Amino acid sequence: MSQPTDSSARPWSPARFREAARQIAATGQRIYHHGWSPATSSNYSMRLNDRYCAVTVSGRDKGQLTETDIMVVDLDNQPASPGKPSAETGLHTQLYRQLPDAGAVLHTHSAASTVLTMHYPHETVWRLQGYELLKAFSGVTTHDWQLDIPVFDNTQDIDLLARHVEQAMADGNISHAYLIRGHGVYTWADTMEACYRQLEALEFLFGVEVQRRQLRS
Ligand SMILES: CSCCC(=O)C(=O)COP(=O)(O)O
Ligand SMILES: [Zn+2]
Repeated sequence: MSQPTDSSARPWSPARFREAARQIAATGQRIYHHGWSPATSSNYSMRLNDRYCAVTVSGRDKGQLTETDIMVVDLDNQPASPGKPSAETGLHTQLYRQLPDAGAVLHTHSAASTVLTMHYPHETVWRLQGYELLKAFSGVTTHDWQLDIPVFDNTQDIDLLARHVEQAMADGNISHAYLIRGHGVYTWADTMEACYRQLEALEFLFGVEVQRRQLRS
């Protein structure tokens, strides 16, 4: 489909974009104030329809995030509104292409996810098991469950990383979230509310894992 020249005939709903931008900016403020998005790090997005999503503009201070810091890209990573999209847009669009039910994606750079993935360089899967808080994840109804979170090595080649994630997902090795070593976490859900709940649970449980390892040593 070619890009329309008439701004009143965009291939996404302007009302849906405005609501997505509102939710992304508000959620970004919450995330920043937890300390999970230092120094302009992190990016956030919401699906607009089967071909477009709203995503944060690259390099913005996430503590000052407003609706003007959100733009539209198509699911092949091409900008569809003014601005330079997040450098990691390809990791968001990979999820929207592969998971038709994904409606929101959040990526953060917390201390806990960085410590876990750097301090244990040989761990390629992080297992969260037995926690009541696992019920914060979509579809989980009991603490008696395990969430295996793959850890991918970091790279500046986002297309390559997206292909690795795609393959792991096709092999059935990823649900709800993945980590990137020395970098951060990605999580997704059908709504921004569910996605934020998962992120908060992940960040809490990563912190718990760090503390438990300290107690053991
Ligand atoms: C200063 S953080 C390095 C880039 C990064 O990992 C990130 O999450 C933010 O990149 P963006 O282009 O989305 O601002
Ligand atoms: Zn990042």
